[in-house]
Amino acid sequence: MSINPPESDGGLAQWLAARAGELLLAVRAEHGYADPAALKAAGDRASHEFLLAELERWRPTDTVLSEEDDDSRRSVTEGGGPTRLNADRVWIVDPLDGTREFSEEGRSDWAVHVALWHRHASTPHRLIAGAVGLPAQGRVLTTEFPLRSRTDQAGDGPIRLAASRSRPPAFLTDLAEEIGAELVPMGSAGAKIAAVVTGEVDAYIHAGGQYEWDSAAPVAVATAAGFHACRIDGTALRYNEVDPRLPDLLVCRPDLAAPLLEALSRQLSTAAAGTAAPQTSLLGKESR
Ligand SMILES: Nc1ncnc2c1ncn2[C@@H]1O[C@H](COP(=O)(O)O)[C@@H](OP(=O)(O)O)[C@H]1O
Ligand SMILES: [Mg+2]
Repeated sequence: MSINPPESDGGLAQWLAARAGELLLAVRAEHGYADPAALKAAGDRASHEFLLAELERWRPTDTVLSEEDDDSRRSVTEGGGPTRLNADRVWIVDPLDGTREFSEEGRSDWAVHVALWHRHASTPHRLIAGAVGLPAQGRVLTTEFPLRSRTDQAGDGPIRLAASRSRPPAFLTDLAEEIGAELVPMGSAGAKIAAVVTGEVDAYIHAGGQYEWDSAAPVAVATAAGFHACRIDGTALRYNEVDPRLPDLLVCRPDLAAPLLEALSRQLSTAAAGTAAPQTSLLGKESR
């Protein structure tokens, strides 16, 4: 890996995600897995400090919104983030997505997210560049070289639906049953969206809580590759908003967007009527 990053924003995102990934692999090797809390804290800190220092060095006039910033979870009304709301260019980064999986030996479903939001971009999400590093899988997905979405990625079997291992939406089991889909529990929003892009699964549905940094970079990569990404009610995903909470999303092959949104609409009506099943963890139900 070269000492200096490429000049383009997409190239910088890719370089940052790859370099932060190398750091995280080194942290894992150095700390081992005996103390998961210490390993998570060391990984979060190392990656965050690296990304902040390098963005300051290579893009000194840009603004950064990072999961690890103290005031990042607060909306402006609560006193957080006025700088980013007046900025034209905001890097939205999650230094370590899938922190839980990072601390579990042998797991590769954790990621580094680096995205660039631009006020004058023409898309509703306004993400103009991004990269998702999957260090333990030895790959970085990027908007620089998008993998193209192909409807022939559809297999003969049931739809494969990636879901959070620990906090899947309560309605997902019923939805999967309704459309005959198979749930694939996996950690990290970035790893799940990357699995959609590479065709390992057909879709990812999440609801119940998440922040902008959990999905900005993977959504940039997925939409650059022609995949569909939206809120679970079908509305657009928007970033660098006053409130950084972005609690739900659907990412899928374009041909699955309409049927999945219809199934979601039915499930959300059932949930609103108060007859839905309670949320249960999928931990221990996975095959990987
Ligand atoms: N209900 C919820 N509220 C807040 N954040 C959530 C959430 N469910 C998932 N997330 C966040 O979304 C990311 C992916 O979650 P999951 O692995 O369960 O799919 C994780 O990010 P971090 O690992 O960066 O904290 C997790 O914290
Ligand atoms: Mg995250």
